[in-house]
Amino acid sequence: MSRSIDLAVIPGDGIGQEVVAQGLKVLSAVLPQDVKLETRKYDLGARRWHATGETLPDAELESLKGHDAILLGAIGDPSVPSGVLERGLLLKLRFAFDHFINLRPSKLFPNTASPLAGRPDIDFVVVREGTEGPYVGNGGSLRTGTPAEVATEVSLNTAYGVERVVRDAYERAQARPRKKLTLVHKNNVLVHAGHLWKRIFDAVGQEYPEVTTDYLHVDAATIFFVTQPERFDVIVTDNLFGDILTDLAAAVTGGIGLAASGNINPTGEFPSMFEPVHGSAPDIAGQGKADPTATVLSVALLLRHLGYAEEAARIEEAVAADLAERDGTPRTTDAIGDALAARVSG
Ligand SMILES: NC(=O)C1=CN([C@@H]2O[C@H](COP(=O)(O)OP(=O)(O)OC[C@H]3O[C@@H](n4cnc5c(N)ncnc54)[C@H](O)[C@@H]3O)[C@@H](O)[C@H]2O)C=CC1
Ligand SMILES: CC(C)CC(=O)C(=O)O
Ligand SMILES: [Mg+2]
Repeated sequence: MSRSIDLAVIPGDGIGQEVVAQGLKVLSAVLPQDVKLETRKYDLGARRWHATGETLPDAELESLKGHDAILLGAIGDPSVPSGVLERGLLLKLRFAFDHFINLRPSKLFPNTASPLAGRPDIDFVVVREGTEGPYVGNGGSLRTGTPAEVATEVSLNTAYGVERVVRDAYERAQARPRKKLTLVHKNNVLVHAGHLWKRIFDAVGQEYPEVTTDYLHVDAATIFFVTQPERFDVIVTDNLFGDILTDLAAAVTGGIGLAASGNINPTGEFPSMFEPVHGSAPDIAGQGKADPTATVLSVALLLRHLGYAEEAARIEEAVAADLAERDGTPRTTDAIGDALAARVSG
């Protein structure tokens, strides 16, 4: 039986364009001959906004729905007012396609420039809620631009939304050897949202007696990300805390250029979207300096999501082997992509 992948590609802005090219290179190299890969590129991001004023028109949103998955580079550019593309394109996609699981694995690969190099194996996954929290746009400002301005950004937390992400995190913890799940929030201060999360976390936990649980306030969690990251297995947390913690996780496990993510709609109703954790990095864009490894590892998550576990593992092995040989000599984005493509095909 012939197989096929119908992939939407949104390179986006800045280094997004550069790293997605490498992700596609490795994807083409790893797929067996009998898998037909079809890609359609969507011109969305700063260039499009400047040309037409559009961020994500309905027709394109509708068309994106029809693909098996989406590969995204990064969104955001200094030439566009902050938030226009991040909210109007990136978050619009995550919300419209109900990407309530924002999956961000963190692993300390050997030989990476980590402040934790030489420590026991660090291998944890952050399950970040992706459709609620303070990112929903539930706010506004009064007397904008005056000394009397008042601004709000109210975090939205529904029992439905919290339960589904917590349940997913328990399932993931149950399936891993250590079977440990940590809830991270700030329920000593955010007593409304925080207690909702804790109550649901405890109630759902009754159904998973094999999973060991603990709770950390987010400020304390940042300490342990640096001093004792091996204590973590699966972490579940809200949209904002998860965003911040996963940049920190990337920094302590080898760098932001290695951190992959998946915006997952587990029901399959909508396509899931895979992207590096990092942004468009305007400070290095166009210079061939961006590390495409995060995007390549996001392609591995994409393949595993679509049922290509063997190919996903080949990519992860290729990345581990490539990292093991790095000696600090700078390599271009293209050179890293070429090396990974060669490893997965040979
Ligand atoms: N998912 C997305 O599309 C995201 C978009 N953004 C947007 O990206 C823009 C820039 O945001 P920043 O806060 O600067 O975060 P950023 O992640 O783009 O960059 C932070 C730092 O990490 C470095 N970096 C990032 N990716 C790298 C890579 N692959 N290889 C080597 N170095 C890398 C950058 O050079 C920079 O010094 C903003 O418009 C922001 O809103 C930020 C985060 C995620
Ligand atoms: C730009 C934000 C909306 C996204 C972000 O920083 C992230 O998902 O890590
Ligand atoms: Mg982020």
